[in-house]
Amino acid sequence: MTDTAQNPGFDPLAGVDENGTMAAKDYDSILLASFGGPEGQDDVIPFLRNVTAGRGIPDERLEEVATHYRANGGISPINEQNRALLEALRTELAARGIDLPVYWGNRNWEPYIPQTLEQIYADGHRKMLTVATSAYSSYSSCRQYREDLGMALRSTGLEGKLEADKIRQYFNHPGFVAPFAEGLSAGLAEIRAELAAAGRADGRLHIFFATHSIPTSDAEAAGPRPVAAELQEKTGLAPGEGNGADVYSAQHLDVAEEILRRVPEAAGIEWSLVYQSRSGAPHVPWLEPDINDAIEQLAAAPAGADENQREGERRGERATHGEGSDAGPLAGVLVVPLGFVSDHMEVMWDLDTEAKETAENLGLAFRRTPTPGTHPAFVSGLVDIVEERLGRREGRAAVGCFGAWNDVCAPNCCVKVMRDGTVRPTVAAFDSEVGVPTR
Ligand SMILES: CC1=C(CCC(=O)O)c2cc3nc(cc4[nH]c(cc5[nH]c(cc1n2)c(C)c5CCC(=O)O)c(CCC(=O)O)c4C)C(CCC(=O)O)=C3C
Ligand SMILES: [Fe+2]
Repeated sequence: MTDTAQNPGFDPLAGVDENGTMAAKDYDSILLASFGGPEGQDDVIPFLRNVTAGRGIPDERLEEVATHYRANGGISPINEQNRALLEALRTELAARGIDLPVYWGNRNWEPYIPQTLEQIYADGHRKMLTVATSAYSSYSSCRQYREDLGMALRSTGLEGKLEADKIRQYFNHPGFVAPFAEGLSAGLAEIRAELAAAGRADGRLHIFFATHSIPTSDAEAAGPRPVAAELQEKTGLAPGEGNGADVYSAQHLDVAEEILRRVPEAAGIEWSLVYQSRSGAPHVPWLEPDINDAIEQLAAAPAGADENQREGERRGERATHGEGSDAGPLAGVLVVPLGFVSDHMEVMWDLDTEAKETAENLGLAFRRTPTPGTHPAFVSGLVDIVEERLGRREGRAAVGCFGAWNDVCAPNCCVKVMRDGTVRPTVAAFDSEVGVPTR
């Protein structure tokens, strides 16, 4: 299983059960791991090069994305949001009498994860637990953070010296879901008031649950394979069509359904899961539909007769759900950004700028509901998970159909083979510390 020869200091999998639940440990430090973003105009291009190194993202896409940052002074909102989250976590930990320092490190911009690990070690810490600002299972949202840690341990020489674990994916933790439910409830009241003021009180609404698109190959590799197989059996579908047959999409559908259960006012309103921020080359398939295409399609189609709807029926209501579509032409859209932890650039630009424009050009009312950010329920939920891992809390809270996700990933979970045919070293997996070709 694990090559402990490379990890002479400890066995990283000690106390892990077959479900990937890790026994409690006396962690001495916490790392808030995030994406990172530019802090000024001069940072924009170097940041984008960091993000896309070796990924085959076309130059035109990079130039396009650079304009989003340029329009905001070259500054990504994500860093301020992470500073706020860092403070909120420290405050909540202190309030619970947990005396653990919280550090911050990013994948793509300063402070970089390797330099933060060096600091953690220099400060005398040896058992670190990572909280990443990413809730779901996929290469970008789970495994890549584990690789960031695996590679940082290698490059800093801290492999076998600093124990680095990571909390489970928390998409279905009540603390992540609650702020979205609250936001949907408020957004619904607002958009209904807006429509009423415009004399369209009975106007038809559609709720778009929006997340980051990923290559369909990443979606197919996401999460433990047995779960994916089960889902395919349940839906009778091939994965990678944005239809819930891949683990990434299925997790989002599960969260969407849980949010709706918590917002009775939304009963009967049609809804769908849509994707945004596609960035690969055109010939590489990514999860669809894109939110802008979905808005245009719904606005153009006569109620109840659009492609999406018929597909939805064929697929057992996987594509479009709800009963509201008989109520005449579409009047407004609500966007719940359930794929994201904070209102960073992908939310500010792709939703608040682009999707809003798409909707308004079609005469539709538009509301985007908040991300968790530093909502007290979210911060408290993250600290609850930290307490689980410290052995200070009974049970592993989870809502929806999956149960609490694993602390330690299955072999090849969310695997990505690099262009040179290797997979990168990771932490927090049954096949951690492996940096050799697999295919
Ligand atoms: C699943 C997912 C999340 C959600 C989970 C999570 O939050 O982790 C996410 C978040 C984010 N994505 C972000 C920014 C970017 N993502 C890019 C590119 C890509 N994202 C991908 C996936 C995801 N990305 C993928 C498969 C690519 C292709 C290249 C690659 O495989 O890496 C690019 C390159 C240019 C472009 O093509 O857009 C940029 C600039 C920011 C920062 C925003 C800010 O600065 O405020 C955040 C939080
Ligand atoms: Fe994973």
